[in-house]
Amino acid sequence: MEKKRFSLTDRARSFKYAGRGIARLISREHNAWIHCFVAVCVVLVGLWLGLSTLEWAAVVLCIGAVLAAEGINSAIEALCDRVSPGYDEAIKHAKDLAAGAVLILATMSVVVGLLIFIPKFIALWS
Ligand SMILES: Nc1ncnc2c1ncn2[C@@H]1O[C@H](COP(=O)(O)OP(=O)(O)OP(=O)(O)O)[C@@H](O)[C@H]1O
Repeated sequence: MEKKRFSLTDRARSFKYAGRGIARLISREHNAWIHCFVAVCVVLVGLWLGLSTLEWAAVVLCIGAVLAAEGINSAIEALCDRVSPGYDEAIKHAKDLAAGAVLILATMSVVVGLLIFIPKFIALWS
């Protein structure tokens, strides 16, 4: 394969494509809407409760990780649907694995959220 020369224009174009992917994820994917809604709620509650820098880092990482996983899941789904529109056992496994990966990250994010927010709520109401 021929090695391409480094080009700032090509890199800028890659950013443009990636931005288009993020815009598509947020505008078209229903699961991403749910993730965004939850993310906005968590950020608002975090602002209200006054999270520390480390707590914000964990929250931001969780939000980004779940949304990124949702993007990869959507990409896999779209590819699967194009490659094999009919029933296919391998497609079923691929889609289930991708969805499972999102669920793992979302569950871990909920656990991180509970670890951060529960002590703050307890302190608030005690
Ligand atoms: N072509 C297929 N062959 C076999 N099983 C499939 C196929 N398409 C979907 N499935 C099964 O149905 C499940 C749901 O697939 P689908 O593409 O509807 O994903 P979804 O997560 O419901 O998508 P959406 O993001 O559109 O809500 C998959 O996890 C898989 O088990």
